[in-house]
Amino acid sequence: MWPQLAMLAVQGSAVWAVFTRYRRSPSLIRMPWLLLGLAVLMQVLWAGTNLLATELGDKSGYLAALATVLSGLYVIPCMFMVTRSFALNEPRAVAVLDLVLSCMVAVLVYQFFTKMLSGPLASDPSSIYVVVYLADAIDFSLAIMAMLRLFGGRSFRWRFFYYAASAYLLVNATVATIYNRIEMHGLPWWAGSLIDIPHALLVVVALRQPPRWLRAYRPSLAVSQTIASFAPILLSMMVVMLGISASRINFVLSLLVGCAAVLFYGLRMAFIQSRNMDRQRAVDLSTWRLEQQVGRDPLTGIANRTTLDTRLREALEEGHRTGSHCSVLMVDIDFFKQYNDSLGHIAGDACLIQVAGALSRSRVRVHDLVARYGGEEFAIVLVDTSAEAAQEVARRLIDTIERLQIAHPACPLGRITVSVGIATQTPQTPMDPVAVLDEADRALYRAKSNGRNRYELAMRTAFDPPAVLPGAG
Ligand SMILES: Nc1nc2c(ncn2[C@@H]2O[C@H](COP(=O)(O)OP(=O)(O)OP(=O)(O)O)[C@@H](O)[C@H]2O)c(=O)[nH]1
Repeated sequence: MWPQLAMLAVQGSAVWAVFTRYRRSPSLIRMPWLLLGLAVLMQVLWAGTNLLATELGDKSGYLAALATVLSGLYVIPCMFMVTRSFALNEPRAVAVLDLVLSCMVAVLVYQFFTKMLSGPLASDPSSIYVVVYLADAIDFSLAIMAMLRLFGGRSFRWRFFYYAASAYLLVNATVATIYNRIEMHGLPWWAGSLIDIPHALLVVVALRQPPRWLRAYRPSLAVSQTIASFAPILLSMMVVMLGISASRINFVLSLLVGCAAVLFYGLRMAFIQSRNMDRQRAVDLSTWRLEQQVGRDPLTGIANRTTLDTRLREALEEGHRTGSHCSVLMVDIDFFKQYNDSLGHIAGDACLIQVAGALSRSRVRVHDLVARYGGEEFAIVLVDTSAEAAQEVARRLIDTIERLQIAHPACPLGRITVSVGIATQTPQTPMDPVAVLDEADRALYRAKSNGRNRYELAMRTAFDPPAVLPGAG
């Protein structure tokens, strides 16, 4: 009895060491330590139940059954901690599916062990070998998965956890393999102390400073993300593997769990994909909003100089490619300095907003662009528009602004008016944006000199042969 009590004490220390590490860890990494603690606790309870069964003489077989249940329960936290991706943004449903799959592993292990070790199959001498091999396969699979996670740990704390878990699981698997082989031929007196080794090791690993190589080792982001995304499939694989192993015992159950494993994995991916799509949509929307803000003038809300430069270049290139005209109107509020001086800058801002709104509303087509060029000056890009059509637009704009009836005490007309300069790129005279704006600006200057509240064509545009209008000739 004393060796068993000593074993329980060592196992109890391992539980204590793991929970100590759990308390010291930041909240993000606590979950896996808790799972490891629960797994070791199951081992303690399993060993304690076995001890009780030996001491009390378990005639009813309840304690033996409880020990088998506990060995099955041990698998749940183990599977959970080595196969979860522990991603922060993972949907809750995914954690539920993983838990259900881990429970399925435990149920299958329990079913398999009880069926093989009791009832008609128990009399078959090969049954014990099958059980032992399956137990070894499960133990080593857990250890290998933990090692895989160790090499994909995204931060030092995660690597440290998987380092402790893989050390424990690997030594546990090795010890269990040796122990089970010895047990088949009768246990020598020292065999019990083998079981202490993984737990004693866990106490040391969990409480001591981690080795230096663990700090030095840093996997790339791609490696750690790939391993974290890959790990969950191992859970489904384990269920399928156990299902195949149990197919001789219960074919229908094996088939069902195999299908469930594949289905659950598919569902899991669907949940994650849907969450990612939601996030992508949100990112796209905020990018679009940001782009809108960057390209907008904060006072008037219409396009700013940046947008104008881009769109004007595109419109001129498009016009050159398709052999169509492209016109630019430069619109400037008359005597705006006097307006500001007499009514103040706040009234000036309100006037700019009103004029910008009126220009935007009266633009010809959706492809056209109204932008604030700077100060009280606006630029309008009219795609596929000849000089004649641009003059018509200019006439209409001047009329529209006049009809706004914005009172201007320091202006001869008594209300706000605008002057317009027009420049046009024809198919015969391709121009760059700077040249078009410069020509439109010169034309605007002439409109101002010739009395304001009017438009003028750029010299080059005026002397170009008139474009053939539809229906003309
Ligand atoms: N309120 C306000 N005023 C502005 C803004 N941007 C430029 N201005 C003013 O617009 C005025 C432009 O004056 P000028 O360039 O002399 O032109 P103008 O008085 O309109 O004279 P003409 O163009 O020759 O008819 C200046 O007084 C600027 O301070 C703005 O965002 N808000």
